[in-house]
Amino acid sequence: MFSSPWSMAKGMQANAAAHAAELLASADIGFRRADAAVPVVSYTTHSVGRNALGMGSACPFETDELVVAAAAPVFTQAECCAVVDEARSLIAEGARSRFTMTDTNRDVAVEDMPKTLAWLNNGAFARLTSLAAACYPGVVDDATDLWVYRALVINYDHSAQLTHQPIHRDHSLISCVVPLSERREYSGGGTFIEPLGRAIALEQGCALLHPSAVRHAGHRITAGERWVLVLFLNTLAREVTEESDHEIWYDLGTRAHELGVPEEALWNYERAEALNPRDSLLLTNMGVALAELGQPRRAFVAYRRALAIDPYNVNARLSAGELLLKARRLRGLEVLLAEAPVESLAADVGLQRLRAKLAPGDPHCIASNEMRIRD
Ligand SMILES: O=C(O)CCC(=O)C(=O)O
Ligand SMILES: [Fe+2]
Repeated sequence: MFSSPWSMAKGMQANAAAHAAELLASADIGFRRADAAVPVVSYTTHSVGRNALGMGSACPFETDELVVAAAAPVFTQAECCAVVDEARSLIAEGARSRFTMTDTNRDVAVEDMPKTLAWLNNGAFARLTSLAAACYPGVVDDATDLWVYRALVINYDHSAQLTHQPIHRDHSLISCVVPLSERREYSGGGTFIEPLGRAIALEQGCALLHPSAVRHAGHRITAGERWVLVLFLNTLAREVTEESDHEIWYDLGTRAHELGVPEEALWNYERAEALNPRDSLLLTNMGVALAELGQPRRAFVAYRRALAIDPYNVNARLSAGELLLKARRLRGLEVLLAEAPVESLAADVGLQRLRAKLAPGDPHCIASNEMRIRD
């Protein structure tokens, strides 16, 4: 049955909303995107055919060389052991992720592993995202675009009959599996890739990347213990180019703002910002909402960011100036006004009024409450 265009549009909006919320949730639970790309290790690829993904015309992958195996370790032995040590002690204390529902292995969420999380955020993640950007150029524009939807450390333990993971697809764009155990610590194992009809078992620290939509499994181990780090990755690129998704949140934000509900406005603005952090007007509105919510410092930062993107943004300059005036930071106000492009200062009475307050002996040092919302 075909859906009507109306319900299709609604569905797309709901998707965009869910996607933006997941991106925020990723940052909330502690994952950071890579700061910059780093050099990548050599790798080999395996062809699986895009039709195996079941993504139809929405498939963003442009070649069939979609399963990628690093030919050298991305993580050192010491790094792998440190991750296993942290996971092992947490699992011994009873920690379990709430993410997978299978009882054929044990796992712990990386967000519950402070040392591993910090290690990933401080450069280890960039090694994986740089590899992904090199392997999937049509999908990942830049190593800094990838974000972690979820990450787990998984333990397969033959003596406890925790030997495998059934065939499945993951709920992300690209999945990344890094064996943390040495190859000699277990028999069998590896990641079974259904369209290849076989499992790929890499050496310790070597990453295996594949589209999350490829059907795959944690292949059965027949002896020993196998630990892996699994990351489910999505990319920003789609959101940033989908200007309409950003506009949806922006419009919902301004509507709430005009109705006098700044908390809700800010909630929506933050979602718009997650999709496009370089919208000067949006940042100004965020500043206004923050100021209304009694957070002048954060408001000031938002105005400053808005001005860094667009120095001609008069509302941002005026609102920032009013905050400075209220806090009696007249030197700061002077700098702010001195930085204004001459034309914008000449054309705006509000800015001129602010400048007049800097005049020596001016008794009026009380800011106006006027803050402008752009619709
Ligand atoms: O153990 C593996 O190699 C695969 C793990 C996996 O597919 C998953 O955790 O989603
Ligand atoms: Fe998986």
